[in-house]
Amino acid sequence: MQSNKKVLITGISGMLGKDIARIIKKNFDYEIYGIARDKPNYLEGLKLISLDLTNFQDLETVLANINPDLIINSAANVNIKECENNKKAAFKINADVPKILASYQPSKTKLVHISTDSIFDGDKGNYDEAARENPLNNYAKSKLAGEKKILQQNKNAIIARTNIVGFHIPWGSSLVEWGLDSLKNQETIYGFTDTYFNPVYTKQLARIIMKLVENTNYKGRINIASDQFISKYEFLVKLAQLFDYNSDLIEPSSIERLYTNLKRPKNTTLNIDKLKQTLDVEEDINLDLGLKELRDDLKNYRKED
Ligand SMILES: NC(=O)C1=CN([C@@H]2O[C@H](COP(=O)(O)OP(=O)(O)OC[C@H]3O[C@@H](n4cnc5c(N)ncnc54)[C@H](OP(=O)(O)O)[C@@H]3O)[C@@H](O)[C@H]2O)C=CC1
Ligand SMILES: Cc1cn([C@H]2C[C@H](O)[C@@H](COP(=O)(O)OP(=O)(O)O[C@H]3O[C@@H](C)C(=O)[C@@H](O)[C@H]3O)O2)c(=O)[nH]c1=O
Repeated sequence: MQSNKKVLITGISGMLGKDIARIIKKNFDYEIYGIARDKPNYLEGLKLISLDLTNFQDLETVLANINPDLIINSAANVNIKECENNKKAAFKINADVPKILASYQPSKTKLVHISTDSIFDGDKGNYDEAARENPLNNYAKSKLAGEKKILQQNKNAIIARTNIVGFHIPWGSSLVEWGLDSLKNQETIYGFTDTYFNPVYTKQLARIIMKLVENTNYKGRINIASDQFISKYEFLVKLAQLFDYNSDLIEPSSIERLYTNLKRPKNTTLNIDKLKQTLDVEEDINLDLGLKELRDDLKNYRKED
């Protein structure tokens, strides 16, 4: 049977976009449209649009043609070095594209924009939705600009601030992918003991976003992260234990050992009280459950490979 509602997911080929599509296909009744420049083929029934989002006119045409009930903007340039080297390009995809998406607003259309914990300087941590932002690098500056442009255009949009862990299809180079590859190859790696976050597995985030959209009228910024504030060193040790790799390969280290010209925030932990007050999300904010799900998904993916 044809679904009545349509969702348009940007960044459909990305680490998060693929899981948003999978969760919606599994649990919700939407026709799923996805935009990316590459054409991923991991999900049957997906309607793919090959488009560079920074071609604004084409994007506006696509929006008008599809007329989605829900837009989830998961596209971004997350490469911190690239964003430093080409500020203009970073702002185009991370700030101007969100503005175009936000200006498409028939009354039925909901918009969810994915943002990041990187918009904070990381001096204090435990940031709530009202905390003062102070982005340290161009990636973070462009993401904060994206948030602002969205809210200027569309007061009903949801801005999901998060820090995700997951993997790509095909395999990529996220923190988890880098960590697992290094450990598998028995390489010694530095684990940052002075950098803190509370990451959430991409599928957990996807489920929380859909609960917010389907069960609430939430508007504005919301932190969506897990219940554990941990250092990146502790996270890598957890990963090694979960996958039975030798955690002695992870050498405790300060982030300055790798990044001498420090432009990365140290403690970007997000306060999730508001999320807990808004929804029942106990399982989806549980990092250990999320990592077990990630491990199982990875096993299945490798079987399929
Ligand atoms: N990864 C992380 O650690 C974190 C990510 N986030 C946020 O989560 C969101 C998803 O990130 P993640 O899934 O990791 O990112 P990925 O790099 O895995 O995916 C990014 C997606 O954006 C698409 N994209 C980029 N530029 C363009 C463009 N010009 N036109 C069309 N599509 C484009 C890519 O498609 P293609 O290249 O195929 O065109 C890809 O599908 C982002 O908003 C990011 O800021 C927040 C916190 C942490
Ligand atoms: C965490 C860590 C990373 N590294 C190296 C390898 C790793 O791929 C690289 C970058 O690490 P991270 O991915 O943690 O750092 P970073 O790129 O700063 O991660 C950020 O990404 C962007 C997209 C976001 O939005 C943020 O939320 C944030 O998670 O640094 C280490 O050598 N040791 C470590 O303990």
